Amino acid sequence: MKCQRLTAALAASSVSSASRTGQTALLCSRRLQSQLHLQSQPTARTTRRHLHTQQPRRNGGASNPAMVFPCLDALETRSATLKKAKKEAARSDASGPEPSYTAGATQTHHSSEPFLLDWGGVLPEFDIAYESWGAMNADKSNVILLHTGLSASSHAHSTEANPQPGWWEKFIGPGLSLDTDKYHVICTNVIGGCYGSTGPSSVDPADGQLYATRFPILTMEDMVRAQFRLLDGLGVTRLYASVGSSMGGMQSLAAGVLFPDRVGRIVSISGCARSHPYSIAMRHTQRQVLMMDPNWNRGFYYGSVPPHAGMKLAREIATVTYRSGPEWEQRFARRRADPSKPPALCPDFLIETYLDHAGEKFCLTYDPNSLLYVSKAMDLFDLGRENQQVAAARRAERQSELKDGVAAAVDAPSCSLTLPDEPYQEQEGESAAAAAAAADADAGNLEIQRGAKPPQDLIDGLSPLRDHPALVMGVASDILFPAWQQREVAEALRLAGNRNVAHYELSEEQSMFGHDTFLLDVKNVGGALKNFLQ
Ligand SMILES: N[C@@H](CCO)C(=O)O
Repeated sequence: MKCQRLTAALAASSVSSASRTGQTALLCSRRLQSQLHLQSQPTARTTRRHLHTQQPRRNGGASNPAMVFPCLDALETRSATLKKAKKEAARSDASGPEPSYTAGATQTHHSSEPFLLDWGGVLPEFDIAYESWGAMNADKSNVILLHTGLSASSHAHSTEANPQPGWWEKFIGPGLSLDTDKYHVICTNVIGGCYGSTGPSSVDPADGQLYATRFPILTMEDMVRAQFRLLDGLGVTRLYASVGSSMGGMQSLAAGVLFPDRVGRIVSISGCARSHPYSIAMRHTQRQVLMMDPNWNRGFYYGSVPPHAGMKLAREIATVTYRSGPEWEQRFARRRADPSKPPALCPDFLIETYLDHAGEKFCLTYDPNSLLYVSKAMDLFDLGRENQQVAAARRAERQSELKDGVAAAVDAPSCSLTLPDEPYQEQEGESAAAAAAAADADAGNLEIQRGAKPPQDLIDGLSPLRDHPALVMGVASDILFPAWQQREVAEALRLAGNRNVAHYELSEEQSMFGHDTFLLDVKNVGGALKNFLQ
């Protein structure tokens, strides 16, 4: 089941219509809740429960009435609605596969050669979904590969087949940053994703069942190798440029490191060369929240109610990391949705209704297992030389194990991590040590701010890019991929011998949109990109 199938389930409920209206978060949230209550037809049991939860409980001698929780009621109603929609779908097509919904029309490259992944897993075959804009020239030398952020599909720009605006609609086109008068721009959905490329919601050809969490662990490098299989299929031997933001900024660097002879230029916007602990921590919390949703069912939720509540909360956490405090100060300040009402434990402040809305929009449009795999791949990202060498050795070993054929893949190493016998213990003096370490780290970050040397391991790891013109951009208000990470990339490239590195950092005055600036700032981000590519 693809993520679009979740959307179809949603379409059967009233949620999607509410989410698609583009109204304010508050209106959407309220309309959503009222629609859910008015239009859904819960069973007698859920009706009873709702009557019970909707009314303040006036339990005899209590001093005050119990709170009501319309936000939780809405989640319960959605579960009931989805369950009902699934049952109806099952009745109408009890034996056939679920219909294939897509984010729109995409092209698909099918690779029938087995695909070995960095951590030992194998895909016996895979699809990669892609879209493209602008004409490819005769010698195929004008191709730009555009890499996506975590949750985007290949639909970066509208196409004839899918006129919906894409996620970089204003950056791609004749005369724009990615100038389609000059370049042929290709964007793919990553493997592990859910917009047409093979991922956990795809069928494992070995047994005809959906992969779910039998899908192997992925890396950024795996995603990039899959993209180059597509380029092979298209006969593109060398890219004019590899361009990406956020996770795409990671991939853009990885493409150059893995295939230095096949990439002309590198653009990495709000990306990094290795994930740092804060970003790993933020993605960890999203995964944990999602996995704690009982509907996640260890990944085997396809065909039943998806873990929409966990997804919603995960997206709310993610949204906190994508934007910035200054933006919200200006946009929402301390305003409440309805100051005439008493405070509520459900969304109440405008910022809460905004997060609620962000969660609503996402929770049934993206496959939860894809979120787990793709975000884990981001955590694992490290272009340091040591990590590259260890990965290469592991691949070589696995390759030789697999010489006997793909069937051996079932013996692929699987995770045997156990929790430590003892819970994490704080050591005596740890606070002092931590403070000292933090001071050292701060000093290290300050050094990077001052242009001092990044770790030698990273300089060595990026050395395959020493001859590639590179554009590295960061945003001061980004808390997820902070600006010091792009400084680190730019400096490591220079120290690796690259004399053609352009580094820009947008100040808080230039952009307060945090990490998501790359999606919004056509003038600064798009302008620098256009200049660089000319
Ligand atoms: N908002 C972006 C940021 C991460 O790239 C996304 O969800 O993909």
